[in-house]
Amino acid sequence: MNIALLGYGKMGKEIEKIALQRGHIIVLKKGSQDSFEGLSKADVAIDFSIPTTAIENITTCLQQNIPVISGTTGWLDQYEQMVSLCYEKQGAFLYGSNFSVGVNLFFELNNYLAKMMAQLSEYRVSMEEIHHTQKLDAPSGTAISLAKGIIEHTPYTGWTMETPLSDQIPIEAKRIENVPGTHSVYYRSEVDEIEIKHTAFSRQGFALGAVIAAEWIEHKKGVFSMKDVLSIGK
Ligand SMILES: NC(=O)C1=CN([C@@H]2O[C@H](COP(=O)(O)OP(=O)(O)OC[C@H]3O[C@@H](n4cnc5c(N)ncnc54)[C@H](OP(=O)(O)O)[C@@H]3O)[C@@H](O)[C@H]2O)C=CC1
Ligand SMILES: O=C(O)C1=N[C@H](C(=O)O)C[C@H](O)C1
Repeated sequence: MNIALLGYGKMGKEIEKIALQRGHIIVLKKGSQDSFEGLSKADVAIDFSIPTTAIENITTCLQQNIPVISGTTGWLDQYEQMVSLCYEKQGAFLYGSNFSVGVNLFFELNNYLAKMMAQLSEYRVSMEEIHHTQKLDAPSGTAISLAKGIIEHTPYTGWTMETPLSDQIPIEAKRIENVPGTHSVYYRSEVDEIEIKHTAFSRQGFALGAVIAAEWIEHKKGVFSMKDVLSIGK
């Protein structure tokens, strides 16, 4: 399969390694100074760039009828626009805040726990995410996905990084050198605390998941998520 890498930073380079190991060909490695030359040869494009660029990358792919997966975080206020464009162009588009198999299992665990905690008003939820110091967005896309899972299944109505109202989930974002990504969800009462936690040891899991998603989407049409790729929770 011919793959275009839109974004050739920490993730782009990790994805390249795994894609080559799995027998794929990289036809474009696009950084901020590069054009889209080569994109037309791609069977699939993988966007891991920066929040302000993801929209341009996804739009260009959909307009050229190239299936596109995006792992870039921090641009989700425009997600619905990309979904509409995908349907209009009858293309293929998949966004994932986190492509690792472990985190996608963790999303399901988070939903299951939230359902159990929904009626237990003596417990208050909070979240923490820790990432490397180069990360541009906060909270992480994964933390936002976890918060959405909790909101869907409990009386909480939103999340905040400030002092929370009673129906808001507080999220603390810490930035520590070289941390690939750690997410914790806590339910605390007067007498005890339940904690679930996912720790990435490297970027390898994110990159492998992205290549698996690219292989999966190649001949499909529609808007998808990692749940479709991994058939988790279905
Ligand atoms: N969903 C997931 O599983 C994961 C998501 N992420 C997300 O992926 C994104 C990238 O992360 P990471 O690789 O660590 O970041 P990096 O900062 O290492 O890389 C970002 C890359 O984007 C490039 N870029 C900037 N502008 C453009 C442009 N106009 N067109 C194409 N590329 C451009 C930069 O190019 P240049 O070098 O020229 O400046 C750079 O190579 C982030 O949003 C991060 O949150 C990260 C890990 C996992
Ligand atoms: O920027 C990162 O590095 C990561 N970003 C994603 C996010 O925002 O959730 C996924 C992962 O945690 C690493």
